[in-house]
Amino acid sequence: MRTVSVFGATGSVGESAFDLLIRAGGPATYRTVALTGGRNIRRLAEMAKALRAEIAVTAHAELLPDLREALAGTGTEVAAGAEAIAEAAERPADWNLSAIVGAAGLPPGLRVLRRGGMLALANKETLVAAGPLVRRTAREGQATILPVDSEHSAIFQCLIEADLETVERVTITASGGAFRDWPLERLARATVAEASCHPNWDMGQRITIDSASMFNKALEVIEAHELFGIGLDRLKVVVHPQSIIHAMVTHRDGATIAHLGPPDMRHAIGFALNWPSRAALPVAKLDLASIGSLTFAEPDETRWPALRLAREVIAAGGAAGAVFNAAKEQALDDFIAGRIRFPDMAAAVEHALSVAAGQPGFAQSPESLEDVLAWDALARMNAAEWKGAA
Ligand SMILES: NC(=O)C1=CN([C@@H]2O[C@H](COP(=O)(O)OP(=O)(O)OC[C@H]3O[C@@H](n4cnc5c(N)ncnc54)[C@H](OP(=O)(O)O)[C@@H]3O)[C@@H](O)[C@H]2O)C=CC1
Ligand SMILES: CC(=O)[C@@H](O)[C@H](O)COP(=O)(O)O
Ligand SMILES: [Mn+2]
Repeated sequence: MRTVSVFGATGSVGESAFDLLIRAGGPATYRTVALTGGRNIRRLAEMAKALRAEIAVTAHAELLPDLREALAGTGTEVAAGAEAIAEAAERPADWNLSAIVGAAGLPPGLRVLRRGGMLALANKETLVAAGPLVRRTAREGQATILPVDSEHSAIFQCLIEADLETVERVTITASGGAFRDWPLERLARATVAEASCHPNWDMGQRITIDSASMFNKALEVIEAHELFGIGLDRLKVVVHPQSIIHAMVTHRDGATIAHLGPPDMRHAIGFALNWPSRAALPVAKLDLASIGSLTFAEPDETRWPALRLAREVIAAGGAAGAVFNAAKEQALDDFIAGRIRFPDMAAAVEHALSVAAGQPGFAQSPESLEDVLAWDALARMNAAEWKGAA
């Protein structure tokens, strides 16, 4: 029987994966090794019972007694803390979904790759913060990374049986998020609630706000660069408000292969779960006539400076990805907490990048998790210290 682990099971991606596993027969079809979550102990315990998980882990040590009580008598082991999540990732499982939000997804992802596991990667921060380290770990462990981020799953699918040599351009689409059509001067007054509404996708709050600021797309440009080895000259972002086309690959003969589908993450997760086969999935089939029109526009980098920053990060290389990701996470925390305004997030990240660029070793890619975490800590401190909004 195929074995699976889900890291970040209680989140938006985790819930979609759970839905697929249950629909496929749950414990009759898959043996679940590890399920991990954060604060949502009730849901983690429900999932662990339904899938008869070997171990359930919460990120928070103080919640261990609650988890233990919720799973008493079920046979599911319990554990807590970041190291316990990383250790759970060492348990052999054929398919491992990385769906924790933020840089906290990196340590368990690395452990999966080190043991040669198949890593279905939704956690884009893993590749942004530590692309070269992650690729090296995968190579040494003879592990497989399957993209689950919808655009990257789409690129992967467009590239099946394609010759990378003939690819002239890879385009990923961006919905434009909550503020696509807002007057620029209104952005400084944008509230957290307004930024937390995505026009098309139902996702966790952090990625939803990142969509509004275009930091999500900036992370995805770097993620595509790391995953597919595509240089900046061949990577393009186009605003596509309907989120029906997820990515396009253009060949030198002028043909463009596009991946289309309704905005439902169960496609990308289900594709990775069943790869290299294609199973029937509970995803609506497209009815283009009822959609009517698909529209496209160039991204406005005055509105979305995150896209310019992504290009600068790729051009800089070295520790820039780790700094960019961590500074963005800090700036997002500060926006959510009301300490800075919406447009200040990009300014705080740019500040953290410019401070880090003056530090010795910035030009070298971090070679270990500890190196990544050192740059991460510095970047968070510098982003938090940015006082431009005051
Ligand atoms: N949502 C989507 O459709 C998409 C998401 N992604 C990426 O997938 C990842 C997950 O996104 P999403 O599902 O929206 O996020 P959510 O916020 O919905 O879920 C995050 C998950 O991670 C857990 N978690 C939070 N903090 C920590 C931590 N410090 N340590 C361990 N676990 C933690 C949460 O636990 P709990 O809730 O119990 O506290 C939850 O299980 C992100 O990297 C995102 O960018 C990519 C493409 C699409
Ligand atoms: C579902 C998914 O992959 C998200 O990353 C999505 O792409 C967010 O949409 P935008 O960033 O395009 O608004
Ligand atoms: Mn995406």
